[in-house]
Amino acid sequence: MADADWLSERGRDESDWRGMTVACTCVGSMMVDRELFVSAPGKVILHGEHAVVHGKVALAVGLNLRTFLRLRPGKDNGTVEINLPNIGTKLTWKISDLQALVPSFHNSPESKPLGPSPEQLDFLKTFAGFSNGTTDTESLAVLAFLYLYLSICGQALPSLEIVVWSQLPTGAGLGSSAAYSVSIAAALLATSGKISIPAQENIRWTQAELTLINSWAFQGEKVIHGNPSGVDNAVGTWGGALRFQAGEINPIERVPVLEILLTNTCVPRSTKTLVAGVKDKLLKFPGIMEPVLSSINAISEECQRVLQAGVEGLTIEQYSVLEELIDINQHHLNVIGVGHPSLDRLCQATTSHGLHSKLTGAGGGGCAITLLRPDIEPSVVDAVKQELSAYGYQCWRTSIGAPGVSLHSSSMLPEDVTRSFNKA
Ligand SMILES: Nc1ncnc2c1ncn2[C@@H]1O[C@H](COP(=O)(O)OP(=O)(O)O)[C@@H](O)[C@H]1O
Ligand SMILES: C[C@@](O)(CCOP(=O)(O)O)CC(=O)O
Ligand SMILES: [Mg+2]
Repeated sequence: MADADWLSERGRDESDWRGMTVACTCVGSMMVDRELFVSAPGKVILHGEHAVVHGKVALAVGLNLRTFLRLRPGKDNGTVEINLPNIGTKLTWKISDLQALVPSFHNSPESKPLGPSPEQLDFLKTFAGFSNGTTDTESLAVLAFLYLYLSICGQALPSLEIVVWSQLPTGAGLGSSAAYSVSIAAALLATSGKISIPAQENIRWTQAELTLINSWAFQGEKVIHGNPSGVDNAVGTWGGALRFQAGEINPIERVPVLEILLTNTCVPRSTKTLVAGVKDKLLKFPGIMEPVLSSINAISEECQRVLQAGVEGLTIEQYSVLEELIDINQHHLNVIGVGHPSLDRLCQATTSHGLHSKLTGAGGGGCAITLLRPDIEPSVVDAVKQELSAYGYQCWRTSIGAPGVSLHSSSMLPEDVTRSFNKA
């Protein structure tokens, strides 16, 4: 896990992550002839995971761990290369071979992004040499890339070299799939002239451009998740804190500073499988499961109310309510079948120190959040961390809220990112 310190600082310093008024310099041509660096944040779901897939409210915030993408024009002008060092994948295709796929993918420039059809996915699997029912890390990442590349750039396939490297653990509940899809969508839209390339690092894309990035990233999430709600790609695009329900994205403009302990149980799991499991349960026991999802909805509503009432600083009573909501939701998430013994152990360990935790993201292992009150003794946090590390878990203290998708200049990239790009 990368050290998140630089980003915690950056997240705190960037007071503009909620304001998105921008002025951009547009590129006239269809292709850029220079490097582009794009990044998108991971996310933490405070409340509403899984329920949000079924139309309930989720509250989610950007995380100070990001996925970075470097795009360069291809060396020989005849190939596309995707290099994914986190998962040890590096693949190259000839543009002439990819060109044959274009008629099955390309949308007209005016049309809205469309989701991948089963036929298109089968087509891509055959092209990339993946077997049909495959759901492994590499094939999902490669299929999502190819889907976005062919759909966005279909008019004139550019020769490119792309490296994507992330500070996020993949498949741990922190929205790495969405950060991956958002950064690829933004880079491909920019390089094909469908959105501008802001002239300076501190200038953001317009709302219309962010909306386009988000809707393409959602299609990438569909390739990876099957049936995503869209909350993760919305946070990856806009950052900050969002209330999300049935595709409606409402930024929460002011949120009190919240400190959390983020813990990765390092138990691998697949969002796609867990989401499908909840759907099966809901179909099997609608009368039992629907009230649980409604209760999770009410938890999200109550949490939002408390956060907005405590914008200037949460009171002790408000912290107590937030802690109770965390406990109730963790029980609900167990009921809908997305708990795991590793998460039970984590909750027991933090409870024994008076702290409250819940899983975040799809569950089944992966990550959990533990709320830290501002007056907590550092010795308590150290003791909890020590206990969790003894289980083989990784934990780090961070604050929530981070900027959404961003363009960078090479000189402004953090050291760990530059190092990883140079090695790739
Ligand atoms: N940096 C990355 N490099 C390659 N693939 C990635 C990267 N980040 C995410 N992915 C893709 O996203 C998948 C993980 O998505 P998911 O199961 O939704 O977990 P989460 O979004 O919680 O990390 C991986 O299996 C992989 O296909
Ligand atoms: C379980 C869910 O609510 C969140 C999944 O997040 P992640 O992929 O585990 O980071 C699914 C979704 O909203 O699409
Ligand atoms: Mg995901």
